[in-house]
Amino acid sequence: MATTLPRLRGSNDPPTNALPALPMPKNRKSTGGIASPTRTSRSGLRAPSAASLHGGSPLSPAPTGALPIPRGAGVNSAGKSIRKTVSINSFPQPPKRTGSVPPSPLSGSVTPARRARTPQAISKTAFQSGGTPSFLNGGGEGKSLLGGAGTRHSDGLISIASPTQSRSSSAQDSYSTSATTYDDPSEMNGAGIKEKRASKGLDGKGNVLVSVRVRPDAGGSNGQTEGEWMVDGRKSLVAYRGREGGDYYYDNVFTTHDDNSRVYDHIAKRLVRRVMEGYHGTVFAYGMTGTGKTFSMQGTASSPGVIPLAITDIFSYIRETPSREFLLRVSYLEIYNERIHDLLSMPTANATGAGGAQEEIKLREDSKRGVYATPLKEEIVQSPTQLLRVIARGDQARRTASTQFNARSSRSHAVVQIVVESRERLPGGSGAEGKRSGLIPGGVRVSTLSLIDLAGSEKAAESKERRQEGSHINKSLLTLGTVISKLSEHKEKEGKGGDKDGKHLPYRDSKLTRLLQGALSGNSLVSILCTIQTGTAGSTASANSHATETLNTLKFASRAKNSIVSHAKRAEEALGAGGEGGARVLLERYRMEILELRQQLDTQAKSNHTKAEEAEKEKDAEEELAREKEAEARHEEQILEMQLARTALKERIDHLNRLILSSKSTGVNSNGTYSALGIHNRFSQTSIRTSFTAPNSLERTASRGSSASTIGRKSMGARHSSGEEATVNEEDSVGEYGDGMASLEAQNQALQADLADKNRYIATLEKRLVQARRASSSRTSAGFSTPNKGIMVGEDHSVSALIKEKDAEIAELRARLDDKDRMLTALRSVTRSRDAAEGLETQRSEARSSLLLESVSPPPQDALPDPPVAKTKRYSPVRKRSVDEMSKMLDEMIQDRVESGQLVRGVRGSVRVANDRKAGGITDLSHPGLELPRNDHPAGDEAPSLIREA
Ligand SMILES: Nc1ncnc2c1ncn2[C@@H]1O[C@H](COP(=O)(O)OP(=O)(O)OP(=O)(O)O)[C@@H](O)[C@H]1O
Repeated sequence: MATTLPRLRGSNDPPTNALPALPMPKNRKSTGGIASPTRTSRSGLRAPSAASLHGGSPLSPAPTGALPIPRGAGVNSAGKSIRKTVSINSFPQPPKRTGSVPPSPLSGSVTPARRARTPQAISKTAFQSGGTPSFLNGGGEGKSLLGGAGTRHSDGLISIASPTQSRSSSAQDSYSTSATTYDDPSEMNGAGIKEKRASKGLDGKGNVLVSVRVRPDAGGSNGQTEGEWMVDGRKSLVAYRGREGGDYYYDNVFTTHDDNSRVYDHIAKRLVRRVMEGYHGTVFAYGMTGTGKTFSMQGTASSPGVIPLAITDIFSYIRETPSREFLLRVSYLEIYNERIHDLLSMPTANATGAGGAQEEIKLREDSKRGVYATPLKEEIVQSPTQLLRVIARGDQARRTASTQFNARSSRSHAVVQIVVESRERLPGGSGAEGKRSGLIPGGVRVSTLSLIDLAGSEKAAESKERRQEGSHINKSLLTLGTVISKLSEHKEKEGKGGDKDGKHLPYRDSKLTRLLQGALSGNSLVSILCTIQTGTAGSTASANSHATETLNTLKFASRAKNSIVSHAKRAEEALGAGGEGGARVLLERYRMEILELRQQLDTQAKSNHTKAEEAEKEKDAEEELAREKEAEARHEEQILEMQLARTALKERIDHLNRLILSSKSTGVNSNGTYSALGIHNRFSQTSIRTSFTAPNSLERTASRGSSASTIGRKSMGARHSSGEEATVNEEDSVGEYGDGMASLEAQNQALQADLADKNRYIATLEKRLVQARRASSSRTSAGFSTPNKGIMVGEDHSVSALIKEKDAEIAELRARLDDKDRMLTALRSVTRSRDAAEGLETQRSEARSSLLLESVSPPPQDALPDPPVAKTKRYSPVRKRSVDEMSKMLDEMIQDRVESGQLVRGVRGSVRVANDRKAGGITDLSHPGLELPRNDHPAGDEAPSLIREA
């Protein structure tokens, strides 16, 4: 099929220019079949004979005899000239409008302005508007389309500015092409026509307009009289004085001087308005090839035709109707060789000019939509410029070729369909509120404006391709004529117009009639423009041929006028999107979509809200978790502290136990009966008592080392009573030399070890205390830094209690250290005293020895007896005395301290550091009264190191 449907359009893409060029008649590319008109043989084609021209031509399918002549119409030859019976005034009346909108010209009342307009003036106007139509000067009629908004390009094309403006009326011309203000052009049809208006409009005939336009002859005749032809625009009359001649009256007859604007105003303007109001409307141009169908429908840049002017008025109407909102979609198809092609989705032409394959478009019928082509691309348009661009694109894709009578002949029937959807806006507003709520009152009204440029009938053609095209064209036009004839027959029989179901009419015989079924059967307002050419501009044969064709066209027009009965009604408003018809209503579909989207938005907003709440909850839960973790950490800290405290207490217990053992090991002899400290009973007692100020400790020590304590006392008693045994026993525990020095040193060492232990313990406690304080402070700061979280008063209280307890413990231990220090001091003093005593004894021995060497006389009685060697280790009385002295000194010293309040004597004779002294901390150890002067210490004395450790 592609090979038989050559495409010579360069591209189907939309124009890239800023503004589209108005369609130019015959600016389409040739199909390439025939490059130039051929006037040679027509053999092989069905050439209409005289008989066929009379009644059997493609345009006059029925023989003359068989052709029913409607009542009221006539042919001049038989005194039955075809009479115009209806006028455009019968179109449905527009709704009454207030304000600036003038009364409807269809109301029948004639305004003074109209009365003042004379046929002569109109004729003059028509004449002035003919000739060379000028887009800018409007032919002096003030009918310039676009009011100068168009821009003429160097190539002669014009760009139409958007928004399109309505054409304005002028002083000379009382009719206006404005979408809202217009006079009735049909008044210009003359008084004879007016007389007939009274009888029409009731049977629906008024919904059908048939007009004839005479194309100017190439020879330049004025078109008023051309041989046997007489055209009277004022009377809407075409008269032929030749064979089968007669007077043909129509709704409108346009002379060669009438321009496109005037033609549009009279044949389509009102119809377009009705379409905007909800009626279906069809305008089609019918006529022999080259007579001006395309010129009338498309026009030129300087003289736009019906299609661009209709587009102008559509948008003007929309602009001037704020009470409704509109949606426009457009499709463009052609019927070529009985196949339908979508001109808006034509595949890109390949190099050979042949178009690519396109999905076959079929005609379907729907109760709501009627007959429609599918699948067909529809484009939604929002401006006249956009709509013109779309149509210009379709025009470029349309097939044309050169024929005998037209260098750029349309080889297909082209159908532009503009679907108008409209819906009432909310009263008193822009509809914004309604749009927001999605509740628009009323339904959507859908109407269709079909603008059809039929292919021209052609008798014969040389090329096979042209002949094939012509055959299809003629066949479809013949079918159209047949349908119209049968419509007339049917009407005659049934007494009513049309065969709405089409059962008895051959609509299906051609795609064209099938597509026009709705319009022909009365569902639509119809306006038919038949184009003729009266001038011969050639040979007599040519003139005869023309006359025949023209007569056929006139007869077709007459039959159409008398056969087609329209019962067009305003389209029902579709509510909802149910059914195919409803689903096609884009306004409704969009409204539903908007509603749906709005619901989605709401749902999203809700879900966002829920998400936010969930996030909030999650955050709360996280915070709660963090708080719990914090509390857990605190709890762990507390447990740790407790463990530390427990460990500290355990260590203390161990330490105390060790102390006890240490006392045993140092103070108890091998058989466990004597304490080394028992030797210095007083010191021992004191030391024991002062070492363990806590009664428990003392008692415990006493109980565990009962032998030591009791032995201590016992040894003291024994020393005084029996002495010897005690002395022997004492020697076991007084050191290796049995002089008591070892015992003192051992005690010293043991005490120092104890001191070291205690210092370590204190250090441990202090370390833990620091840790506990740190933890406490961090917790407190955390407690303060976290608002509304509260401070763990109970916990802090327990910690502070623990700290206090530890402080007290430390203080106590320090007090014990003090005691130990004092013990050490005392022991050292004792050591020094002993050393001093031993020095004295040595001197005495030496003196005695010298005496013995000088005289072997017995030693004097007052002299001290020499102690036996074995007894050299015994305590001498001097030593004993010195120890006693030292003990006495120590007691005195302690007594001094007690008196001065530095020490407190216990019930059982023990002493301890006064509380205020304890609180003084370790520095109190350096009290002059208790501190051992360093210079007095022998080398290796531990006292300074003890102070340092402390
Ligand atoms: N009323 C008119 N005034 C001036 N020129 C006209 C008029 N009518 C037609 N023409 C010119 O006549 C030529 C043929 O017109 P047009 O192509 O419109 O005829 P047609 O009926 O469409 O032919 P076809 O059926 O072959 O397509 C064009 O060049 C066009 O400009």
